[in-house]
Amino acid sequence: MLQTEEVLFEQLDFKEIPFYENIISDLLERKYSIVDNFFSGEEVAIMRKALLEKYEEDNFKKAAIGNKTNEVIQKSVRGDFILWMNEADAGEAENTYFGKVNSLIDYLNRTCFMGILTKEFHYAVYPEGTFYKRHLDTFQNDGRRKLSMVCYLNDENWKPENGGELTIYSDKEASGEVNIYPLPGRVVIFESQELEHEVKPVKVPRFSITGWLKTR
Ligand SMILES: O=C(O)CCC(=O)C(=O)O
Ligand SMILES: [Fe+2]
Repeated sequence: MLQTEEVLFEQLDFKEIPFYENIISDLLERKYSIVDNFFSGEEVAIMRKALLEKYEEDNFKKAAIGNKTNEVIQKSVRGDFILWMNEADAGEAENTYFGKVNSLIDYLNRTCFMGILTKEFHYAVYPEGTFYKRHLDTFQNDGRRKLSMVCYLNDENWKPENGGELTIYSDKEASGEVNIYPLPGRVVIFESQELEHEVKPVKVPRFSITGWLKTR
């Protein structure tokens, strides 16, 4: 590194974090990144417990397609139940979640000038037999969605027979698609405007947090 660059980086108080750098290079290379152990087993347990409590209290509603003012419930497209998260009214689970998500956003904004200004996240439950057909997340009529982020909160022993893969369609893959199992602590990040994807039918309930990092 040139001496002047060193000085510049020092001035910016910049410290390269390899964990985040991997995510960025994945996104640049193939528009998605699969990050195992983004959350620890303990953190997943805290978040899953909160999700299940809220689900049992009946706070979730049937997920719709279209944007918030133009919602249509269409079971033939998606069968999950969701609950929007509120960072202003955060408990331990939300603090755990947003703590890590916010530092990733800071890093992206500082190093890639990505201009992430807002975010929105919801808990999601896919009961047995449900799925989400192939779609693009901007199909929700929200062009500000830049990156989609899904975090899985399932048990350790999620088996392939359970189904529920996230399939991302990409012509960069030899087979045209990549199938990703919803393993606990795993986070998948992808370009909302670019990659079509679907959730294959689940044989047992599937738990996650899904959200979007948004510009403007
Ligand atoms: O749960 C997943 O793996 C993806 C969910 C999804 O595509 C969505 O909510 O838009
Ligand atoms: Fe999606």
